[in-house]
Amino acid sequence: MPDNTDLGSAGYETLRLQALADYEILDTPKESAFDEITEVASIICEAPIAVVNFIDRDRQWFKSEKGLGMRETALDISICRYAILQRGLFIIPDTTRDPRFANNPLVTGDPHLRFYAGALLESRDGYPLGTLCVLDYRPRELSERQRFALQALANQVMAHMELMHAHREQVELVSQLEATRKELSKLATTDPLTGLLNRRAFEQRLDQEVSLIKRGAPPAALIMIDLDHFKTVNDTLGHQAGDEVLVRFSDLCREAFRQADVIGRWGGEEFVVLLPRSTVTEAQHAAKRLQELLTTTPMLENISPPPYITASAGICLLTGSSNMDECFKRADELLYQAKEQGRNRLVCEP
Ligand SMILES: Nc1nc2c(ncn2[C@@H]2O[C@H](COP(=O)(O)OP(=O)(O)OP(=O)(O)O)[C@@H](O)[C@H]2O)c(=O)[nH]1
Repeated sequence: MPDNTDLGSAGYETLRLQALADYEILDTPKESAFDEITEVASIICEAPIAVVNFIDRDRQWFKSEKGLGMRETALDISICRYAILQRGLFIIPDTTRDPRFANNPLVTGDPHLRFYAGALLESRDGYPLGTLCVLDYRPRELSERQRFALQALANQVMAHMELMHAHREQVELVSQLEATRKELSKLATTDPLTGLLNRRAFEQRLDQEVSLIKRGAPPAALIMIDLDHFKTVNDTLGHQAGDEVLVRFSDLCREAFRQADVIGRWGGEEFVVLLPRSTVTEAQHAAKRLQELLTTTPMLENISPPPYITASAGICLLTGSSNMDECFKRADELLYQAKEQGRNRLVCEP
């Protein structure tokens, strides 16, 4: 037992109850591992009653009991609460001869307990949590071998509880690791400003799509988009405002394209969209939807006059004979043509 605390004090009792709570054993269902231990304790000690008992704040609660027929009693009639005040075994050969228990209703009435022997269940930090105890209807003693066995079985109760505790901690750790892995994977694939896929993740997704098309999936479309005169936004409104515009533009992309479409930030003010199972004409319609949203949506709030932007795009088809680098190159060339032709336009692969 921890020796720097005053046994029986409120502070010590709080720590003891905390130690008990850490095992998360109270009010759990019956378990065969504990029931087998009470059965063996009863057999070895030749006692009709055996109990794995924990002393809670205001009750004693039985994880396992043989021959008693109840799961808990009030604390003030508990014999075990005395047992946890000392180390080792606590033995009352005849309860009627002990002034602490002679008037106990469990002694004077049903089940008329006359003999008690309890071995301490001690937490890993040395806090007394309860007992493994055996009881009888007649006054008696335990032999030396029975005493040894009772304490050994009590140690097994605690060893099992430690294993259960370690198992719970392991499960918790594994779930934390899984959450961290997911978070890291999200960080590794996401553009921090816009929340869209970053360039590397988009390339991987496009590579997968090309493989699927090679194995017979329908062709897909690729759109490369570049905001027009974005430098002016930064120069006139500041870099922070430029960032907000990029975020707003990303939201409009999410609105304009289908759930199944994959949107990525290619870098700076350049974006890419993969439209699985789509033709160039379908991609063109989606890109037009985006352009319409841009004409009706001010890119920043509380600024007069409200700032609007336009975007240019190149659109090409991904087929089974496509090579990823060539696809990006083609889309980029089409985008360049859109810029050359005066911006705010879409140029599609013929
Ligand atoms: N605020 C902000 N600006 C960025 C970011 N990435 C790139 N830029 C800016 O985007 C601007 C791109 O400028 P340019 O390449 O000249 O292109 P543009 O002004 O959009 O002109 P065109 O593409 O020819 O229509 C530069 O001013 C970059 O600093 C970013 O993450 N945040």
